[in-house]
Amino acid sequence: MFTSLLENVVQTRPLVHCITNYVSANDCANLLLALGASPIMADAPSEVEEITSHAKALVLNMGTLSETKLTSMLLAGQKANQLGIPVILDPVGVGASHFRKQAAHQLLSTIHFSVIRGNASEIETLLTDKSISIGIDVASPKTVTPYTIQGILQLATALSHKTRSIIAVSGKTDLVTNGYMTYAVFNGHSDLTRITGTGCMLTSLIGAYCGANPSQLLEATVAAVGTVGISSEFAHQKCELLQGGTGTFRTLLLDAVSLITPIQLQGGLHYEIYT
Ligand SMILES: Nc1ncnc2c1ncn2[C@@H]1O[C@H](COP(=O)(O)OP(=O)(O)O)[C@@H](O)[C@H]1O
Ligand SMILES: Cc1ncsc1CCOP(=O)(O)O
Ligand SMILES: [Mg+2]
Repeated sequence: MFTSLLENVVQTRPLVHCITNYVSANDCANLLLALGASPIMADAPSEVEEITSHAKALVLNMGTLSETKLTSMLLAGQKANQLGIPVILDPVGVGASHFRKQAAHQLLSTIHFSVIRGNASEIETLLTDKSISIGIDVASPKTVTPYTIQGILQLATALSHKTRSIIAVSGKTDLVTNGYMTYAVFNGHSDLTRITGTGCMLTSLIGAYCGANPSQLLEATVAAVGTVGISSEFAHQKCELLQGGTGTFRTLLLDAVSLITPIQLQGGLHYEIYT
């Protein structure tokens, strides 16, 4: 099943419209190209509706949010909903400020998201409105009680029911749920946490997979999670051989996504299903 999801990306080369942050925008665009999708980053209010109307998926990333970008997200998101194009939210650092929390409320009450992808602290903030992490990373286990898989599953399921969205919670184990059925994906390497933007890159790839597979959004999201996880394992192995550091790993991750085959994705995915 996962083979065809990647084949569909390569065959249809979906245009993915990203309204995103200036930190990881270039990495996201390159990773989308590496997978076989076609990225366009555009955030001017005057053009976003037109660009969304040509796209197969819309990714809204709150990483460097501004009032203008929020206006653009609302315009583009409503256009995508009218046209039935999947919209994916990455609530980067949502607990870091009142502005981000209010913006997330406005986005969630105006737009229906097919998928919301965040780390456990971001997902908890969306559900409870509490500032769990004040940065862009998951809260440190030194400051909060460490998350358990059961705890994360409860948060994700509740948010899924509240928003009618698929929720993808990234971490050592990634959980992807539609509120009733959950995939736990065990792939990945901790090197992913040592470079910035890997969460954003994952969210962009969810856009590509959902754009190419709009009738299989749950499995498309799992395929994106698996692609990043498996690619990071390949990249880590090569990086060790080269005695490389984090800069090398960043490049090798891009290489691995550009080289992963549908068979490697299917064969390398390590997951369980909970119902
Ligand atoms: N401890 C970890 N071990 C292995 N992979 C991880 C770990 N933490 C996060 N990842 C992976 O890193 C990527 C980014 O996830 P995450 O760090 O949670 O997002 P964000 O950067 O938005 O906080 C995901 O593919 C996730 O599976
Ligand atoms: C460092 C930083 N600051 C604002 S957005 C951003 C990148 C966040 O990327 P990710 O959530 O994927 O680590
Ligand atoms: Mg993030």
